[in-house]
Order: sequence, then structure tokens, then C-alpha cells
Amino acid sequence: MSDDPSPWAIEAAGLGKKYRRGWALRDCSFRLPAGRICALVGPNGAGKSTFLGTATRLVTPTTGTLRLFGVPVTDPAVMARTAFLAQDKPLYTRFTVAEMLRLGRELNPRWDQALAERVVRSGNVPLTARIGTLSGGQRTRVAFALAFGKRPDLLLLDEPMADLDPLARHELSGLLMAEAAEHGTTVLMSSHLVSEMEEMCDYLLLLADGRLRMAGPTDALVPAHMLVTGVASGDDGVPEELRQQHTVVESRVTGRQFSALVRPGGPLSDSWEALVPNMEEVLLAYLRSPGAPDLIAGEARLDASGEVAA
Ligand SMILES: Nc1ncnc2c1ncn2[C@@H]1O[C@H](COP(=O)(O)OP(=O)(O)OP(=O)(O)O)[C@@H](O)[C@H]1O
Repeated sequence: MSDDPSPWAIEAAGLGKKYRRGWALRDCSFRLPAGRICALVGPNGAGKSTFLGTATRLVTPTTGTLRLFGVPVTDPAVMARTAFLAQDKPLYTRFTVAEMLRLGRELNPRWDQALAERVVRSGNVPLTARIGTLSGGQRTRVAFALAFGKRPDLLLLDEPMADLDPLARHELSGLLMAEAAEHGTTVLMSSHLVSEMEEMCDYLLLLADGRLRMAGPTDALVPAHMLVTGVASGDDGVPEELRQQHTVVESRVTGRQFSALVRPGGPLSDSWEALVPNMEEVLLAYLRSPGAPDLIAGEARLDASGEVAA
């Protein structure tokens, strides 16, 4: 989208949402380049749906600002460019599938009927069936068809794959990646299926307890870590040299051996064995270690006033 004022699909600056029980999202600042497929991960209650709610104007932030393609999310112009697949997949149960797609066509000027029908038909969902008679997974497919059919520039998906069978997940994630690549669509997708996210996504946001713990391109974040094992030494078994020269995200001592997930600050000692972790190992280490320093990659950094952070 060359005429866009901004190469950033999402810019969040100091974004926060406070409910009576407390902060659901706190001081969330990052930016997501247009055209990326981004995983939004984190434990239950981390604030993922709350963030997606702010991007779809269903949730009004308590603090901060959010811009989509350089335009404040409060500007009605951005709504035509986004599609949202909510966790509970709200659809009209009395409508038939065909009527639901017709509604999509009438409400959206960029509607792609052929694509929407392809998504529905490839799951053998009859166009004449009433939504209320469909299985959970079939309804999800119809909701996918509505979101894809809108041909959005930004597709926001809240746990889209949760009730799909493995075959349907595979097929729809393939379609999602192909559509995104062909049309330059930016996708932000929350999910607990980390290994699937690792295959699909090239950008990552990790939320925990309402806070952004990690943000950036996956090929910058994941390889910034190593799994290190060696002979335990020192007071608590974790070698002092490891702590002094590298950032230890998580460590464990079993008998005479220590193991740790670290962000190397330089070459690692030859006396330790080092392996490259996968995305799940990195995410789990951060989630088990709330005190570990956050990792916001340079490209993703924005400060609370919306300036590019150092
Ligand atoms: N409308 C609301 N009123 C009060 N508290 C809310 C509301 N919506 C969310 N919360 C709280 O905000 C926090 C974040 O919730 P949110 O739904 O954003 O988490 P999530 O990461 O999407 O979780 P999950 O993986 O379980 O879907 C939770 O503690 C939740 O109880």
C-alpha cells in the first residue's frame, strides 16, 4: 500500500486498559510493520483479547494511543480496512450460510465472494444450511469466510484455530498465509498453539499479566537465545561467569548439572554445551520467569509517547 502514510500496520504507545479488578493491559508500546503475520501469545488472562479489543474499538483504552496504518484507531476510516474474527465467532444463527455471506457482500465494498465461497465449500459446509445447525468448527469456517471475504489490510484473529480439526487448521492456515502473501495483508493472530504459530508467523508479541514481554521479528527474537548446559558450580549451581557475561532468562540445577536459557552477550564458554532453542522453549522460559528482562527488538520499539525508542 504505497499511498499509506505509514509503513506500520500497528503503532501502540503507552496503551493500557484498567478494569475495576485492575489493569488488563499496561503500558504496551510497540510497532508492527505492514505485511507481517504476527503471533500474539501469552497465558490465559494475559491481555490478548483486551489488546485486540482496542484495535477493533470494542475496548476503549484507559491510557495511551493506538494507530493503524498511521491513522488513530478512533478514525472511522480505519474500520473499512480491518476485519476481526472474535473468539466467540458471533454470527446470526437463523441465517443460512449463503445469507450470511450476502450480508458480508452488502456491508463491504471490497468483498470477494469467490474467496468467501471457497473457504466455506472446501469444508463441505452447505450454503443452504442454517448457521444454528452447524458444528463449532463449521461456524468458525463461516466466520473465517466473512473475515477473508472483506479483503482487509489488517486481519485480527482471536484464537481462530481453537475449534478446528487438524486438517481444517492446516488448510486454513495455508490459505491465510497465501492470501496474506498475495495481497500484503497484515495478520495479527492470538493463539495458544505455539508450534503452529512458529510455522506461520514471522513476527511475535508475547504478553503476560497485561505487560508486553517480547516483541519483534521471530528471526531476531528466537535466535537471540541459547539453551546452555554444563557442570554446576558456585553457590546456587549456576556459574557466575554465565550471569556476568550473558542475560540468564531461566536457569535450573539438577544434581551436578545446570541448564539455562540465556541471551548471549558474547561467545559462550567451550566448557558448556549450547543448543539453539525453538520458539516454544523461549516463550515458556519467559513465562516461567516473570523477573527476566523483556526483549523488544529494535524494529518493534516505540516509547510511551509514540517516539521510536532507543
Ligand atoms: N470486561 C471486562 N471486565 C473486567 N475485567 C475484564 C474484562 N475483560 C477482561 N478482563 C480481565 O482482563 C484480563 C485480561 O483478559 P483478556 O481476555 O484480555 O486475556 P486473554 O489473554 O485474551 O486470555 P485468554 O487466553 O484466556 O483468552 C483478565 O484478568 C480478565 O479477567
